[in-house]
Amino acid sequence: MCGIAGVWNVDEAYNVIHDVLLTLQHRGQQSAGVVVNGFRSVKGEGLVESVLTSERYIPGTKGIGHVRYSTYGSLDEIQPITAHTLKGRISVAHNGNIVDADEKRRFIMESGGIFATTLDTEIIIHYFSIAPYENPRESLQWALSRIKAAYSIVVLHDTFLAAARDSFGIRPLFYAKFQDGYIIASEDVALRVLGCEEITEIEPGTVVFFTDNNPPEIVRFAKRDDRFCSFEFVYFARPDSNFYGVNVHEVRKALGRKLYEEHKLQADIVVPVLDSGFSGALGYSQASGIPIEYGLIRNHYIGRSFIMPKNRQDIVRRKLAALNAVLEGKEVLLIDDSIVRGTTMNLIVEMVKEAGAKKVYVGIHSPPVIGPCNYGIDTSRRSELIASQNDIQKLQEYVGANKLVYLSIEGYREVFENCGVRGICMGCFDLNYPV
Ligand SMILES: O=P(O)(O)OC[C@H]1O[C@H](OP(=O)(O)OP(=O)(O)O)[C@H](O)[C@@H]1O
Ligand SMILES: NC(=O)CC[C@H](N)C(=O)O
Ligand code: SF4
Ligand SMILES: [Mg+2]
Repeated sequence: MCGIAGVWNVDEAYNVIHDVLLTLQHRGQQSAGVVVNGFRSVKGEGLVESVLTSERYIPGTKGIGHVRYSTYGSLDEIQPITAHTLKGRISVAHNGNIVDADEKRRFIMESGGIFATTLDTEIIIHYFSIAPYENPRESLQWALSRIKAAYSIVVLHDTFLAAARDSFGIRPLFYAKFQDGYIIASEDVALRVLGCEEITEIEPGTVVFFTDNNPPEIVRFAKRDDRFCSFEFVYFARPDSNFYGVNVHEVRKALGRKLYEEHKLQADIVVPVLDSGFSGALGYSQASGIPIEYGLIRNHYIGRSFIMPKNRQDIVRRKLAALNAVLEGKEVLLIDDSIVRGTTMNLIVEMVKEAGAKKVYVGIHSPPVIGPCNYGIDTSRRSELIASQNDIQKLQEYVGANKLVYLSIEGYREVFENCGVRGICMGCFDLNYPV
């Protein structure tokens, strides 16, 4: 997913970008980077707090930043990436994944172009550079209209800051006024944390230019065809974020309620698989009347396991611990948002059984993930998705539960419609992809 940030005409840009990226840390834990005016940068592997320290402060009022969860290219490369072109210096931070990146890189190299990184993101810079215009803004618009998906980006140029979303709006992006300037962020929560009030969701297929002495200028470069990633609502985004004006926590609760409507399991307690399983578990508990309990404790010093590039099992083991006093002798219903690779759930079921639970049921408030994602999630191979290889009986045996239930595709779609979210992608569930 990755988190991106931009600031224009704001005091201590470095510190503001730091704060935005800290709120977006859940979108990428591998590396963090900032570029401020003059194109000076601070980058490093690891979390925001360890990379963007106050000792490394660089002055400036304009800049962009990135937290990375890699989907293309090597793990140790860090965004934003910067290049010199005939049209000026340009730096890009990207959330998403360019679906035809292999072909586009080959096309550029065959025409004599060279790449400084292995990232798909660099293609955007090349297209900017080869665009048949001298004007940098027109060149950017041309580049964006030629790259279909998937991207939400912030671009720092000598003369402007730009923020754009592909025509499907697969990944999110927002901006708001701050001091005498503007801030851009992947999720609106990052803007609200800083006290911004009027927040604008950037429309799919548009680019917003921020320049000195002008209000933001919105330019459409492609027809809008909304296919927002529904998995942002299920797992990626923070519960206090909103997309299309709809709150993530409320959608997760509605998914939990719908799961109860479809599968009325009997249990003594509902236990959320923290963190992202919490809201759905609350929805299930409220609909069923089964009390929600704190049966798994989460270590707050360990991040998300799914977006780690390796050692996921070790991370899950260290991250969650069973609370024996709550679980012993109980029939426990575990609720989680999703099962993707299947790293988490069998370990949790084992833990809960060892803690003395009489029976363990598992409810997942999204449908089985059967298809890869090429839009910014690192699940490009179908073989790594446990539900694409096994039927529900086998999955139940694999996770070791007395019963495993998922939300149906129809139920899932209905919840989004009822919540007022239309034009979603659910390709990894129903194999109906936007591109
Ligand atoms: O089937 P898997 O491949 O294990 O992936 C699914 C699990 O990973 C995610 O949790 P994660 O620990 O990443 O983050 P969270 O703390 O936000 O729940 C998600 O919420 C599931 O629990
Ligand atoms: N998850 C993402 O948004 C990744 C962005 C970009 N494709 C990268 O690998 O750096
Ligand atoms: S395929 Fe799944 S994860 Fe990828 S954009 Fe669509 S809904 Fe989101
Ligand atoms: Mg989880």
